[in-house]
Amino acid sequence: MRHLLPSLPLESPMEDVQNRSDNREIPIDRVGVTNLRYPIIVWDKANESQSTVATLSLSVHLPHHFKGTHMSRFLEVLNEHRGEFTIKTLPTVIHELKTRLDSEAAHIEARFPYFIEKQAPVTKKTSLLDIEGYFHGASDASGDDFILGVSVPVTSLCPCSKEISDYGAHNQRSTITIEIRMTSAASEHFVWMEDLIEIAEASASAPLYALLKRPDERFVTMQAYDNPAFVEDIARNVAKRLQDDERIGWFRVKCVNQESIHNHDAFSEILWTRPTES
Ligand SMILES: Nc1nc2c(ncn2[C@@H]2O[C@H](COP(=O)(O)OP(=O)(O)OP(=O)(O)O)[C@@H](O)[C@H]2O)c(=O)[nH]1
Repeated sequence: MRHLLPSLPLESPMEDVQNRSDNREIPIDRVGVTNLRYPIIVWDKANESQSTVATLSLSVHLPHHFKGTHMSRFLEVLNEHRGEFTIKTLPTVIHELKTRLDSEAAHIEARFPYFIEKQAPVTKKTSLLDIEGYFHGASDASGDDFILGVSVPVTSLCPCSKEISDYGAHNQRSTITIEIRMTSAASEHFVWMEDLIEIAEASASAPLYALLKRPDERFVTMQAYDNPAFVEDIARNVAKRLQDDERIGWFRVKCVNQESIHNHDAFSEILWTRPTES
C-alpha cells in the first residue's frame, strides 16, 4: 500500500505562529539559539589566525507584543558569514541580527578551544597547550560592546601550607578567567588573547605545559614552591597588571583553585572599571 505524504498547496501559506501577538505585556531580554557549534577564525599573535570550533549563543531582545522570535534567521545570518566569522566581522553579524530579526538589541557569545605553543622551561621542548577563549559582542540602544576573555590553567601553591609544614606544601591546578573591555587606547595596540594568557601565567605560582621532561618537572615544582600564592593573591596579581595597562577599561578576574586537600574549590573574583571609563 502506498502512503502519500500530505502536501500543502503552494498557494495556501503556512501560518507564521511566531508573529502572533502576545497579551502578557512581558518583553524578553534575550531569546535565541545556544550550544550551537560552529567553525570560527580567531586572530593569533604568533601565526596571524587559528581555526577553531566555537560553542555559540546568539540572541535578540523580543518586544512584549510578539509571541516568538524567528529562530531560523540566526542560522541564516551565520551561514552568510561562513568562513569569515572573526572578531572583526562580529559587529557586522550582530548588526545584521538586529536588522533581520527587527530587534533593538542583539548578543553573540562564543567559547572555543585556543592553542598556544609553549616551550618547556629547561629542555625547551615545544608543545601545544589548550586554553579556553571567550568573546561577547553586543549591540543595543546604548551602543556596541565587546568583551574578550580567556580561561587559563595554572598551578598554585598554598603559602599557609608552606609556612606551617615541616616539608612540602599543598598545590593544585587553578583556572584563571580574565574578561576585559578595551579602551580607545587599544585601537592602536590591540589586546591579544596571548597578552591576557601571559598575565595569568605570571600571576600564579607556576604555568602549565603539555610536555615536560624530568629536568622541566623539577624546575616547575621548585618554581611553584618559590612562588606560593593564595587564591586571593592570584586575583590581585592579575588585577594589578590589568590596572597598569592603559588599553584595559574594565575587567573581571576570577580564580578557581581545585583544592588538593579538600573536595571543594576555593575562588576569588575582582570586578573593576577604570575611573575614566565609568
Ligand atoms: N520562536 C520559537 N521558534 C521555535 C522554538 N522551537 C522551535 N522553533 C522553530 O523555529 C523554526 C523557524 O522559525 P522561523 O525563523 O520563524 O521560520 P520561518 O517563519 O520559516 O522563517 P521567516 O519567514 O524568516 O520568519 C520554526 O520551525 C519554529 O517552530 C521556540 O521555542 N520558539
